[in-house]
Amino acid sequence: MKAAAPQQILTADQMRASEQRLIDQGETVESLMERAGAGAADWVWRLSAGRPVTVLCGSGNNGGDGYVIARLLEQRGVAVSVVAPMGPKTDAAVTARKRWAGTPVDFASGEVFVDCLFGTGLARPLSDDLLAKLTQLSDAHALSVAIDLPSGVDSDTGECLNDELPHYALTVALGAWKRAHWLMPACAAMGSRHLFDIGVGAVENAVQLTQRPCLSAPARDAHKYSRGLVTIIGGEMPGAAILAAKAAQHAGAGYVKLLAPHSHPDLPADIVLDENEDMSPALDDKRLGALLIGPGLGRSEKARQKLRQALASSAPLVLDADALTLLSPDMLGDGAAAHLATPHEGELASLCEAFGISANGKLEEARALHEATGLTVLAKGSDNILVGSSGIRFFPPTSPWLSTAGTGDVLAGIAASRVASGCTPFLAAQQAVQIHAEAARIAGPVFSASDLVDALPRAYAAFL
Ligand SMILES: NC(=O)C1=CN([C@@H]2O[C@H](COP(=O)(O)OP(=O)(O)OC[C@H]3O[C@@H](n4cnc5c(N)ncnc54)[C@H](OP(=O)(O)O)[C@@H]3O)[C@@H](O)[C@H]2O)[C@@H](O)CC1
Ligand SMILES: [K+]
Repeated sequence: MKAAAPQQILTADQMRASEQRLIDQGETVESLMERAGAGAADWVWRLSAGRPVTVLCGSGNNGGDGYVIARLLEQRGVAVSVVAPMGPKTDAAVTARKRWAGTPVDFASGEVFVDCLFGTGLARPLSDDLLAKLTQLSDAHALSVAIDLPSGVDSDTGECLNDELPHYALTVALGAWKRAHWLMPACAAMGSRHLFDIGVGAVENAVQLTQRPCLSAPARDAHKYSRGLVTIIGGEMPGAAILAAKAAQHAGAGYVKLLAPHSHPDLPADIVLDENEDMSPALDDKRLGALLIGPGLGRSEKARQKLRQALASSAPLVLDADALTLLSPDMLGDGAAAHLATPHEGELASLCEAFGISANGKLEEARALHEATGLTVLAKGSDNILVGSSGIRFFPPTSPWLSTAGTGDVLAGIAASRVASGCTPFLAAQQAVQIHAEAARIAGPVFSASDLVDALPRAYAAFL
C-alpha cells in the first residue's frame, strides 16, 4: 500500500474498505479502535484540562471508541461519566465496554461532553429519544466534542438528518477525513476539526482536499503577454465586469482588456477598453490567454449572441453569472474541457435544468454537470466543490464575510487571471478559491468586493 495520504476525503464505504485492508494486513478492529480511541482521548484530554468529562456511547464502533476514551481518560485521573442508551452490539465495542471498568449512568452534567453515539454507521435520523439525550447532554456541558462525526450527520453528503443538532467546539476525524467534514451544512457545527491518522493508506479516486497553492513571481524575462492576457466581455451592467477586471489584474495577469460598448468613470486607466462592436479581432487575438464572460453580461438576446461567439473562439473561457443562465447544450462544442464554469447554487440548479440533469445535492449536481458537459465545474458558495477530469477537490472553509455582492465577480476575475497565466481550469479554480479566501481573511470583517480586490496583492504574496 502507498504511504498515508492525510488530504484524502473518504466516503463511509471507502472508509470501511480501508479498515478491511488494514485488517487483511494483520490489524484487528480492536487494535484500530484502541489506536483511534487513544488519539481521540488525547484531544479530549487537552481540551478538558483535568475537568470532568461525559461520554455518550452508541451501539456501534463509534460507541466502542467512546469506551476506549473513557478508560484512557480515567487512567489519567479524569472524572468520567458514561451514558449508554443502548448496549454495544459489535464485537469490538463489546470488548471495549468490558475493558472499561465503570457503570453507565442515565445522565450527567459537567464540563466536556464527548459524542460517541454514531459515526460513519449512522443509517437514519436519530429517534426523538436519542436526539433529546444528545442535545440535553450537550446543553449540560460547557464544551462538546464529536468523535469522528457529530451524531445525526450523514457522512457522505454533509446533510443534517435531524434539526437542531448540537454545536461542537472540536471534531476529531478518525483514520481519514469524511466528506461531511468539508461540506455544508454539517461542517458549520463541527468547531475546529482535526484528523487522527491510524495508518489508512491512499485510496484510489478519493476526493482530495485541495493543496495550498504555490505561486511564483514572474520570470526575469516576463512581459505582459507572457504573464497572460485576460479579455473580459462586458455587457449591460459595467460595474461587475470592471470588478472582475480589477481582480484579474491583481491576481497576476499581465494585461487585462474589457470589451464594452462605452467607457465608465470607474474604469481604471490601466485596464484597456475595447469599444469595437465587432468582438472578432479581440477574440481572434492569438495572444489571448483567457476569456471571461458573465459578470454584468445581462440576459438579453445580444448577451446570448456574445456568449455564442465567445464559445466559438479557441480561447479557454471562464463562465460565470449571466453566462451560466444563458448557457444551453447547443452552444457547447468539443472545446468544453478547456472551460471553467463557476456557478453558485442557483446557477448550478438552472444549469442542471438546462442540461436535463437530475441529481441530489451540490456535489452530485456538480459531478453530473461535469460529466454531461465536459466543463470543469466550480460549485461555489459557503462550501466549494470542484469537479474536473482530474477528480474532485474540496476546500477549507472560507470567510462568511464573503457573502456580499460582487465577490463572485472577483472570484471569476481571479480564475480567469490564473487560466491566462497558464494554469489548467482545474488548477486555476483551486488557486482562485484560495487566493480569494486569503484576501477575505486579510480584509477581515465587513468588507466590500472592492476591499477584497485591494487585498489581492497581499493574498497573492501569501502563496509566493
Ligand atoms: N473505519 C475504521 O477504520 C475505524 C472506525 N472506527 C469507528 O467506528 C465508527 C463506525 O462504526 P460503525 O460502522 O459500527 O457505525 P456507528 O456509527 O458506530 O453506528 C452503527 C450502529 O448504529 C446503529 N444505527 C445507525 N443509525 C442509527 C440511528 N439513527 N438510530 C439508532 N441506531 C442507529 C446501527 O444499527 P442498525 O440499527 O442500523 O443495524 C449500528 O449498530 C467510525 O465512525 C469510527 O468512530 C474506529 O473505532 C476504528 C477505526
Ligand atoms: K460521534
